Amino acid sequence: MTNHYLELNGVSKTFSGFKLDNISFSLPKGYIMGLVGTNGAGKTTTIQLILNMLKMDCGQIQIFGHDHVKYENVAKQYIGVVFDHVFYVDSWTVKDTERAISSFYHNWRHDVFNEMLRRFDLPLEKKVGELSRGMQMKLMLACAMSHDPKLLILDEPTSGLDPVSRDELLEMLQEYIQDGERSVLFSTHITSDLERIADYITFIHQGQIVCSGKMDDFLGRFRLIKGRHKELTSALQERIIGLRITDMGFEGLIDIKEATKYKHLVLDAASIDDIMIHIGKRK
Ligand SMILES: Nc1ncnc2c1ncn2[C@@H]1O[C@H](COP(=O)(O)OP(=O)(O)OP(=O)(O)O)[C@@H](O)[C@H]1O
Repeated sequence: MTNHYLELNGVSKTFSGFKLDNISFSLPKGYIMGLVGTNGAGKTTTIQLILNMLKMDCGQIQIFGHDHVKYENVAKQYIGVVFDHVFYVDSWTVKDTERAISSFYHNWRHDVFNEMLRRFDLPLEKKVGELSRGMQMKLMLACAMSHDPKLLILDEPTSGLDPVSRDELLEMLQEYIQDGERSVLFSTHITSDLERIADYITFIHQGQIVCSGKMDDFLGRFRLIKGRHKELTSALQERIIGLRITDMGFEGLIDIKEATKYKHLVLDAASIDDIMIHIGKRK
């Protein structure tokens, strides 16, 4: 099998008022990639295109080295998916849900499912409609991980989870990729989760890729620069991304290559949020 579990090349999709434009990135096996971007950036659309729930206008998507449409039925056996909303039948119990979902997979692991229920404290006899939102997310995660998938695609899986369950999930994901044979694509707005577990990051802004690559390279690419009003020269102003001027002074993002010229100013490490906020202000 290929070393890249997921590869997108020049993928585009147009809706009225929105274009996902020329998206390319790849996810190597054995790693976790975070997919970030503000509301409406195109993350869910990208995931739906990967899963062939939407048809792209142009481009190529390969899953496990094969065309994602031609290989769809085989690929589904090796992919676990979680969306930010539950699509199971409300009147089913957790047990019924397992029975129904497991019938689609050759590789279903009842022991893994039970272990997930135990870790997440989910009762077997409770109906889906009676579960809280967080508990429904946990049930989806248990179903997504119980057929031994090679690739997990998670669209905001931590939305609705309390901090303890989020922590548990992050730990599970780290355990899941430990043997180097599995990968995770994980869209979220909780970027601190990604700083903790993601090796790669893809940042989409207004339908376009801002950058995609190793997390350390992404975080190392910029610095947060701060200073007093009189220190903001016009040359510096031109170099700052997402300049914010307050009563106290100014703040913005600067490319690491430019930052060395401004060592006399405050240069701090930028978080994923800092980068997203300032690039978002650039428009
Ligand atoms: N089926 C559709 N028909 C028309 N427009 C759509 C459709 N699906 C998504 N869009 C539009 O595409 C854009 C991107 O939406 P998408 O759900 O991919 O964003 P997102 O990054 O996942 O956002 P969020 O963080 O809010 O979940 C939005 O403007 C949305 O209204």
